[in-house]
Amino acid sequence: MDSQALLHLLALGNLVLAGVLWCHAAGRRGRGDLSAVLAARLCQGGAWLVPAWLGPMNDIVTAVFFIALTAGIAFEVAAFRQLAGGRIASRLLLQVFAVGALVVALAALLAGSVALPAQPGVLLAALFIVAAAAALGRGWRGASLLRRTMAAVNLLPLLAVAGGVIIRSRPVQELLIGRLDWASGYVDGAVIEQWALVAFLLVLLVNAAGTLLLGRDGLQSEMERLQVVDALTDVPNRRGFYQGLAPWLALARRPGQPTAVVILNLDSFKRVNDHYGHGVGDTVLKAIVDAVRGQLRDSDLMGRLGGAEFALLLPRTGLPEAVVVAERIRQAVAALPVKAERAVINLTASMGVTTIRAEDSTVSLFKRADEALQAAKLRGRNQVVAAAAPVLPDDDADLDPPAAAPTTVGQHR
Ligand SMILES: Nc1nc2c(ncn2[C@@H]2O[C@H](COP(=O)(O)OP(=O)(O)OP(=O)(O)O)[C@@H](O)[C@H]2O)c(=O)[nH]1
Repeated sequence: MDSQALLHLLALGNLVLAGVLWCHAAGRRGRGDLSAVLAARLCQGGAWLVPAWLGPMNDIVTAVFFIALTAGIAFEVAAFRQLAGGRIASRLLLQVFAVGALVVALAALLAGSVALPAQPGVLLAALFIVAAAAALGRGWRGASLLRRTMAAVNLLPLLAVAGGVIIRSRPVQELLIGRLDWASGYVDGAVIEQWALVAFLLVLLVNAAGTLLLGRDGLQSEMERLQVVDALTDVPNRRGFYQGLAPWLALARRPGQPTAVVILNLDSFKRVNDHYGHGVGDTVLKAIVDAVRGQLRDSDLMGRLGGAEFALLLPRTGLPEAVVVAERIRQAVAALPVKAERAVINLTASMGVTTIRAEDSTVSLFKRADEALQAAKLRGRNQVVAAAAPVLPDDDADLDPPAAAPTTVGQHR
């Protein structure tokens, strides 16, 4: 296949893919996810059309080709970073692209030969190809085989172009003449150029299929994550918290260090929603979760049971220590001014504290913690209440006398 046919294929392939993506995105709400890929295909398709239609290029056309091609690869970098779970860093990409495009355009204006705009053009495109491969290879060890393969394939055009430059260099040509005549059919400059176009075609195919597969993988892992994580506050949801709690319930059947559980409920949270709207309510919830997490150890677990109710798991913590932690959290929440659009909101929290007992199920554990929480609410809110100690057999009664009712530990109005 000659170069002209390859150029047409590249242009057509990119534009057809852009059309398919556009049809897929039209009328869907999640179009934002596809817009970078769509822009990448459009720019690259447009870029390949230039040499395909115009044939031998002059300086200005060479510059337009490289700028459009690099813009396409830059959009691809953004799409790959998104797929690999990174931030898009669009400002940096834009700055590098703008400076590079300016240099290419200036070179085109000053050019006495096509080579002048082509040199910075190749460099700019090469820089973005490396950035695309790096975006795909992000977190190499943890990256899937598909992402690693895509990263390697994306470097192929660069290798082909670099190979062409090396082979056309005088020392290599001198070395080849007379010695490796059999290889001249393969290492001729025009042939290398064709290989570079074939490499771009390969990249187009691999990226088109790979992007769709990676997008599907990303969606699937996000759905799996949302089964156990609360989307608003990013802490485990009820299901996720129960999963984290399960091994500690099992461990409680063996003698050893105790594990505490705290249920925290924000006081009169409904009023925040009613006065300021759900958006502000959400902001308050997130700020309070951050504040509470700041008071916990790395080994502790916080989960959202629903609405304004949260649970804390404090491994290797007895009741008195858990009450101290809860009291510290109560004070931190009460002292936290949450800045919303129209107001600074101060909230308080009530908490019920207990430890896991050998005979506990999830139901009995939460029932006890919830009773302590309700006692805190009844006693005026903004309080920490510890659940009553277990009733011990008569022999042990004098060692640890049971409390008749939940014990108020902190009371602050
Ligand atoms: N903004 C926001 N509000 C929520 C969300 N989930 C539940 N809510 C609201 O949170 C409020 C929870 O109120 P409750 O815990 O029942 O009662 P409260 O007003 O906090 O009063 P007490 O618990 O008795 O102190 C309700 O108004 C829910 O509509 C959410 O994700 N975001």
